[in-house]
Amino acid sequence: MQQNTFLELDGIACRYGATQVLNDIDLAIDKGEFVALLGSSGCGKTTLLRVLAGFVAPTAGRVQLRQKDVTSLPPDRRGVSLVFQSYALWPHMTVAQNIGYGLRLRRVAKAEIARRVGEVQSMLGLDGLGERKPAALSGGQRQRVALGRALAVDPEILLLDEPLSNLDARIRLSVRHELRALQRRLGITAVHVTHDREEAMVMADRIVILDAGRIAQQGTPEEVYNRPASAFVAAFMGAENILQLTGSPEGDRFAIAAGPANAGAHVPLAGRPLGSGPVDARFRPEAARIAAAGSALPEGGAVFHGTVLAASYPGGVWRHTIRIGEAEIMADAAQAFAPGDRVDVHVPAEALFLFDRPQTHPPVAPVSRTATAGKVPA
Ligand SMILES: Nc1ncnc2c1ncn2[C@@H]1O[C@H](COP(=O)(O)OP(=O)(O)OP(=O)(O)O)[C@@H](O)[C@H]1O
Repeated sequence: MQQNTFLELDGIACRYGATQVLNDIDLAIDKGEFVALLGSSGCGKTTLLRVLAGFVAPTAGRVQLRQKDVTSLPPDRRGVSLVFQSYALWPHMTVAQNIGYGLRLRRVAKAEIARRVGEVQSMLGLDGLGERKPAALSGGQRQRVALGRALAVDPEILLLDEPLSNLDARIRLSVRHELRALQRRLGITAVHVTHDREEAMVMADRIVILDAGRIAQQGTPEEVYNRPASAFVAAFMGAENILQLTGSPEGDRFAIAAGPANAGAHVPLAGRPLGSGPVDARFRPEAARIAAAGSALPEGGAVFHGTVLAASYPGGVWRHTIRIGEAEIMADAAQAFAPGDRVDVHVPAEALFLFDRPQTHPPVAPVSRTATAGKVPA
């Protein structure tokens, strides 16, 4: 265990009946850190949060808080507060009563509850709304009340289960910002569950990406975005273009062999354990640069030869669908290329993520998205 570790999960596994939901989860969180648990639906994010809170008992492993084993402590003795996506406010109680609820359960004196509720209302911009019922509040205000109820009890750890997902896009951005500022100011340790990549990127000190109940990668937003450790993480972080290449390691670089649709290239291995043979190359549409076939392109990186199939304007840049060999990729450019244009697509070395092709599920030969459905191969 590291010296300043505040909250630690050690070999956590969890299952519901016969369904294994979490496996081998090791995670150490520092005091005051904001950690986002990111992953697709059903990967076990909420279950992990419930293990932290004490609502679900792990089938293996330990939860430690301040280096003390709390695995079998009930939720109310862990010093944690949980905020849910659904607010879970008491509809018959006023804003002030909802915020003071946890304090009443703890039998705090009335005058102290009133003082604390007033303080929390001011902190969250809810002054003047204390006598309203939740039904008379906007979504953003309700979410702030739910947050206020969690903060009123002065938790050491704030567990947030998609608390912003019910808010409309604009309010979400401002509550996101408020929540992060508040967490920093109060120095609370926060674990935030989300499936929204951008939300995790802008709010968290550290992102933990879960895949089918295991940690696929953890690191700062910049690390997981720019140095994805697996094809899964790369795809999850937006590098959805995929091209199949071959090559072999040469010293600290990987030599990409020239093919019918790509030039030969050398890119830094950057610590990736690649072998010789087929690799999957992944990259983001915005990382690519498109030029008319045969134009001069920047040095370094990889160049793919293709034909534009379609162009659309989602705003800011033109997004192109380009056929490269048998595959189709997306790439952005400041100006539009026309369908049928022959183009070269350049991807800088640092934005080209190479992974050994998985052996367990051999990929089907790439099929054009425009191919006729149901066509039987000859
Ligand atoms: N009480 C339960 N009993 C049985 N299975 C459950 C229970 N709660 C969750 N599961 C299952 O455990 C798996 C993980 O669920 P969990 O809610 O942790 O996922 P999640 O990543 O938070 O998903 P989402 O983003 O959709 O909320 C899912 O397959 C889910 O169906």
